Amino acid sequence: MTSAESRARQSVAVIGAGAVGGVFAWAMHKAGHDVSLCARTPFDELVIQTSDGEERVPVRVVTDLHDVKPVNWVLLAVKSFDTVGIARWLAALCDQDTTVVVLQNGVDQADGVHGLAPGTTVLPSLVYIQAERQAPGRVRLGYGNSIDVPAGPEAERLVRLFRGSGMEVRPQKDLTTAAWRKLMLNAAVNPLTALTLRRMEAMQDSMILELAAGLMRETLAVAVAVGAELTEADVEQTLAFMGEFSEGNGTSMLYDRLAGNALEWEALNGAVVRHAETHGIDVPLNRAMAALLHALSPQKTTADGGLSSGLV
Ligand SMILES: NC(=O)C1=CN([C@@H]2O[C@H](COP(=O)(O)OP(=O)(O)OC[C@H]3O[C@@H](n4cnc5c(N)ncnc54)[C@H](OP(=O)(O)O)[C@@H]3O)[C@@H](O)[C@H]2O)C=CC1
Ligand SMILES: CC(C)(CO)C(=O)C(=O)O
Repeated sequence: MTSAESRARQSVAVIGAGAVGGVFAWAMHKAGHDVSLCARTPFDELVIQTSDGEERVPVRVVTDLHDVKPVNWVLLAVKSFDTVGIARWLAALCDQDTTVVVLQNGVDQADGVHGLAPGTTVLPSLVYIQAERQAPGRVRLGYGNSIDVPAGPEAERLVRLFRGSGMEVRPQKDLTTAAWRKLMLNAAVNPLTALTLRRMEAMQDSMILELAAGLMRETLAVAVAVGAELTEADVEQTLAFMGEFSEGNGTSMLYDRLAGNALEWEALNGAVVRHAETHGIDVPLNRAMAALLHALSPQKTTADGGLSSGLV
């Protein structure tokens, strides 16, 4: 980033006006940028609810591709199964100077985006917030205010972009380890809340907690095989971190199940199974989660037209 860029108000488009998109559009507005929130379902005004109350956020809500032009930054905040569906937004918003930050769970989140935004820089990220879209344009932020991104010049630009936003950007020298650490959490709490239709209080049930620990240990074995530097201590830390969630907080997958939406299992337990198969590791608990979530999920196809990697 040049010194001129660090002073300038940047143009930022957030694709996906859901929980994460709403919170990040709010953050970008607080940082003083020119924000367009690209939505599928129209609404008049973005409203963010936190423990401090409600804030009306005067960002531009756009539903028509013809109302946008290339921007400095795209923050991509749709569910992973909807990524292919935003190709036309990316074509309208990106040129060779655009950086796309992928705000999605999983370990392969940037992979599908390179082909949709050729010539742009694509940065994966790990989002540490808990947020719920309560209605179109209306988001409740439970907790959290940080994202991890791979260390490097783009991360430094992003740190500057987020100055004043209330959100901390944490450059990671080893994003593989950071991503698998977060996947240990998501491969456990997302399916277990979605399947039990319970919020985080479900984790106080000792049998559910045991299942969560089992899912995490399987994920750890695969993580180590792919080169992540994680150990049993990380499982213990993740279990302890889970204990800090307040009872009212859910997960993005629980909210999708409650809304009758597709479930993001392929990017979570599906990713554990796919990578486990590559390394010849048995992950029966993750396979079971993937099969159950697949069976519950309204049919969604992947980018290549398939439904799964032979899980069912
Ligand atoms: N919620 C959370 O606390 C966290 C979520 N994550 C991850 O962040 C990512 C986003 O999740 P989250 O924000 O919860 O998801 P949401 O379902 O709340 O939001 C996704 C949004 O994308 C919109 N969308 C889908 N397709 C399009 C399209 N073609 N054009 C425009 N908008 C579109 C949806 O529109 P519509 O309103 O029409 O459905 C919806 O508003 C996921 O990968 C999730 O795992 C990570 C950390 C925390
Ligand atoms: C579990 C949680 C809230 C952690 O940030 C998450 O990633 C999700 O809901 O998908």
